[in-house]
Amino acid sequence: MAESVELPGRLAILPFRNKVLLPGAFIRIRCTSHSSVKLVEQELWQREEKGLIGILPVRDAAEMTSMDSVLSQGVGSESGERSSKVQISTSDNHKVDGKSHPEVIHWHKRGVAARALHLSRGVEKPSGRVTYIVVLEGLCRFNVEELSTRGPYCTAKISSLEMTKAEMEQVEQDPDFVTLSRQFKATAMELISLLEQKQKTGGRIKVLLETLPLHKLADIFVASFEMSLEEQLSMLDSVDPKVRLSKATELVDRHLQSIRVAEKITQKVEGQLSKSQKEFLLRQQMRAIKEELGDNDDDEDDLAALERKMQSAGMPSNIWKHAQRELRRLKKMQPQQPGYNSSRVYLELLADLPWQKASEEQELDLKAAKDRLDCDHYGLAKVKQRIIEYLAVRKLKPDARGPVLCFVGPPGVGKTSLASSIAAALGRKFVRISLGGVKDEADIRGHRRTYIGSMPGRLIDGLKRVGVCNPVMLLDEIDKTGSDVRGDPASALLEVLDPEQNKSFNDHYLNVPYDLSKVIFVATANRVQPIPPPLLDRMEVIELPGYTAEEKLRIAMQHLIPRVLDQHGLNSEYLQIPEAMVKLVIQRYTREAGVRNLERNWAALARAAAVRVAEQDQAVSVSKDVHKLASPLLDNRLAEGAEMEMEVLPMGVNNNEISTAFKISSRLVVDEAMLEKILGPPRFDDREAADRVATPGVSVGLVWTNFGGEVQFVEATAMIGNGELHLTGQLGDVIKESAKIALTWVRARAADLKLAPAEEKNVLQGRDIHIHFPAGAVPKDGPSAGVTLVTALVSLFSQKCVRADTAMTGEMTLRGLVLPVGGIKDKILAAHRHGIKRVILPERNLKDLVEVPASVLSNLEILLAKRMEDVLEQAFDGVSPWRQLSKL
Ligand SMILES: Nc1ncnc2c1ncn2[C@@H]1O[C@H](COP(=O)(O)OP(=O)(O)OP(=O)(O)O)[C@@H](O)[C@H]1O
Repeated sequence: MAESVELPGRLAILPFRNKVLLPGAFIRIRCTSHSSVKLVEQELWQREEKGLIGILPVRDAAEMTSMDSVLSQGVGSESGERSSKVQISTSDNHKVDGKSHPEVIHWHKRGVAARALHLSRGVEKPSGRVTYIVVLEGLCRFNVEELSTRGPYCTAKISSLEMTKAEMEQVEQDPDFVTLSRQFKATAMELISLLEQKQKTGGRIKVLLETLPLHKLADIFVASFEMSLEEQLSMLDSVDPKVRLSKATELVDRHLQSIRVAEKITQKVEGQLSKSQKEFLLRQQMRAIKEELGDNDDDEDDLAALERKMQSAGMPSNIWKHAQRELRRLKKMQPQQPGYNSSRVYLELLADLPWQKASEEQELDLKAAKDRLDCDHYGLAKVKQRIIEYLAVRKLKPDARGPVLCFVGPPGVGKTSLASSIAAALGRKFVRISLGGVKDEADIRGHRRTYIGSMPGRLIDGLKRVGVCNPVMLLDEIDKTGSDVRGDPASALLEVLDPEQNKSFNDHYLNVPYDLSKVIFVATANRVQPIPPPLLDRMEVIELPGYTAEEKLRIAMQHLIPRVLDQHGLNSEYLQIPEAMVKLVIQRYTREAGVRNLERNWAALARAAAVRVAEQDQAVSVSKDVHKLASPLLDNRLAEGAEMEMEVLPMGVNNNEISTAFKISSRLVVDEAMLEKILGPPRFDDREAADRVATPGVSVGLVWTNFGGEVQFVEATAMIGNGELHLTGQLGDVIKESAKIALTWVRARAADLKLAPAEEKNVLQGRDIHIHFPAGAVPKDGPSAGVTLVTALVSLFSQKCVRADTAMTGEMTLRGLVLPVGGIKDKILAAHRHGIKRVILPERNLKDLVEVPASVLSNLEILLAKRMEDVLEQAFDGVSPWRQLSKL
């Protein structure tokens, strides 16, 4: 609490528009005007010691009452006790609260010296304007002797109005003061007990009542009440402790009365509420009795409502006839009869489906669509170009039967969000139908109504949800549909995607044709291969490969971080994530082709920051408890703050609490230690490959999975046995065959490669070979591991380690030819992510390198192999015994 302070002769003055700060109260001011920013900068920010400033109330002319006597400009000394207002015409460049006031404004002659408890500086975007948030504590009253508005901000010659200790002791012995103190204490205690009963707080105020001098407490206590400006000013002007106590008693008493009145009103309202609750219960009982008696009035009402809904659904005439038939049947049924409910649910669906209702397609503005795509997604130039072409065709021929776009790529590369951007660009609604794991044809076409629990298919359900007949419908994960005894969903999708057939799509549940031709379909898939060829034939595949580290950095900085902060109610004022930390997270915490995990990591950081901010908020709200206790109306009053966003903090809060509470405005800057604390120890480092291939028999392959390109280690080991080959790691048939081919090739070349003792010539003599593909839980298949398998075996038999910085991919024939493979771009991106420096590729994959970003290629050495010997030559360090072979 404010101890006695020695005031300087002159103070910088911060005008406080139509508000008053009393000693012992706290305010939080956001300074945005030129003069207040200058004042804070020069008087508080640039000083090392805690600065003092004067807070002086100012009022517009309109606020003045006839009681106010106004003095002439600049000086108020001759006013004495007669008046406490200083009138200044601010015709110079001086501004108050950020507004220039050509009219007369009135400065109060008394103010309160305040000490800054906390300061924070911010820069507004995009204007670059500097603003400050200052937390001030009111200390003591002063009198303005002379006010100067020259300079960037006001200053005033002042004199303190604080009593000396001796003067105060004398006052305290005055019998009038003693009586007044008792009265104040009694009224205050009454108020506290009343509030305590309601909110079970107030203990802290009680303690204050016992410990603080009452004349000081009078200020603090009333600071939390709803008071008119006149009352606040009169409190400020009450220099005499007796006058102050008497006014404070009056205010506390008035507050007490207003709470009592409010309580009475609440009780009355509660009484009325219980009456209406009774009525509600009565109505419920009446309804139950009616039902018992078979009185169906309500059902008839409901059916009439359903009929009206069906009429306004805009069904085509043939469907309307069908619906009417069904409704007639329903009307003849009793609600308890079997089939009543299902028939009703069916009619509800017919009434809810958007038969005619469509989003009004705006005039397509290609430039705006391009801007939208650019704004939502970084990079992806080719994909965006293709989307713009697609939209351009729609613009010229709105009813064109364009191809169905199918975005194919690893998870988290933006397939879904691109589709939703297309919808936004077209001004249509967007609905996503997830097809992952759909194995039953009924999921697409619905169940026949004869089945119990029958439902419409996902498409009709999606249309009902979206409520328009022309949405952009995303068929998500179209590659994950399977087929079993329950039918083939892919064949149902054939009908959906065929513009000739989807005009009258037949959902088994609906049992009437529905026109899907106005729907724009977009599909997504992780891989093309599992999509049945006839379905693939109806779509145009647009590939979205994974992102490079540089692209991820840009996406994170420009899109993910701002979005995640926003989702968590934060902004860069609270949490700052420097670029270096973003790079670190990309390298050490994520190794994915897309950016989904990256987004998750930012979300984890944002959550941690949100907890911190919320905890601090709680500190403020704990303090506010006390405040609210005394003034339930306070929040409204604060909301009225004009240019200055002001918040008066409660009484009885100590300085530490206040500083803690306002550390919110000091932002959290993410550093390495914070990353480790929140995200855990780094998950990846570039030494992984080096550690894994440190022993002979291990090679580094590049494979293509559902998640994009991946680095795949292949381990081979030998043991005593009978020449058998063991394979583990959830391998498919193709990869198993590749392993057999690899072993055969190595055995055939064992002598040339000097892999077996000359006399034996058989590498398998007396031993078994075991080849394992780690990450044993993940199924693997495909021929592209051929060269990696041979390299691992040669390394095992020659007892030479493979180079740790080299990864490879390629199919190998039995004769040692290296054949081209797919997914080159993704594989190279994966190698780059893992810190690999050299990549061995089949020579015929050279053409695929054009797709790889130059920034990645410049960091990698690409080695092309025609035959297996070329691969071996590059894969091992030092003198290569295989060089001559390749020349053979
Ligand atoms: N180029 C990009 N620019 C900005 N944000 C992106 C970009 N690519 C992906 N994102 C963001 O990454 C997140 C994941 O994207 P999205 O859900 O579209 O991935 P997806 O490819 O559909 O994945 P899945 O195959 O798992 O459905 C989204 O928040 C998306 O906005």
